[in-house]
Amino acid sequence: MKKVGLYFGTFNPIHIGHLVIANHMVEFSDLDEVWFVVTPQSPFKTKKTLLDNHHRYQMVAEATYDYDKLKPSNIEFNLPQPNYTINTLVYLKEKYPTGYNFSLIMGEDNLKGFHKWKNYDVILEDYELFVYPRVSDGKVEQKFLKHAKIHRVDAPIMEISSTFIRTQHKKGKNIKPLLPQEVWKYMDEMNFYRN
Ligand SMILES: Nc1ncnc2c1ncn2[C@@H]1O[C@H](COP(=O)(O)OP(=O)(O)OP(=O)(O)O)[C@@H](O)[C@H]1O
Ligand SMILES: O=C(O)c1ccc[n+]([C@@H]2O[C@H](COP(=O)([O-])O)[C@@H](O)[C@H]2O)c1
Repeated sequence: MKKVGLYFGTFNPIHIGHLVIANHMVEFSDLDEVWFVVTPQSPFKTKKTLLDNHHRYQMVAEATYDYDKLKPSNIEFNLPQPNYTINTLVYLKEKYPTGYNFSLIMGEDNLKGFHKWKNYDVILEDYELFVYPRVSDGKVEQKFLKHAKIHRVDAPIMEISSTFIRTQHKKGKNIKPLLPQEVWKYMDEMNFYRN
């Protein structure tokens, strides 16, 4: 049975914060692989400044190329939008009926809003959640604090966001160290996020 941690995100673009977390999860938990699930449209986000799915996927593929245990996933590309995670999990169960055990990876920031996710209680019945620390406002709901399915993993805190990268790049700042080298090259050659 292969244990796969699903790391959902828009990855617009993927940055070293994402990569550090995913690598930490796969090295310091019993997960065999982490899949970066590139989300076409997150339910709580607007589509403004969002690159095409295939470009975001390509950057994830470039970033994870050298890491055997980290994989890009385009599983949500043909699912209805906005992409509710429960629908993707149901679809994954149909596509991989045996041999795989899926769990979710999320930052503490997302756990704080988890009670607003579609069918979050159903998700918690069937899946484990691996939660890493992330600085953010708000509080984790009491019911999630000592939940048997929610596991805290002490991953490093790296306060970088894709929004910061996009805005600063547009202003002409050098954000190169915040991106895996191949991602920077791709983004620069394609002239992304310039205007
Ligand atoms: N620096 C970081 N450290 C840890 N987790 C992160 C970091 N940046 C983003 N994440 C988390 O990774 C997941 C996917 O990231 P996503 O691309 O959606 O977020 P983001 O980088 O915050 O993007 P944006 O700034 O465009 O909203 C989300 O759950 C998000 O909370
Ligand atoms: O299923 C939901 O209701 C739901 C609500 C908010 C976010 N998500 C998922 O969580 C991922 C991270 O969300 P975000 O908005 O922080 O980029 C995103 O890729 C979605 O797949 C899912």
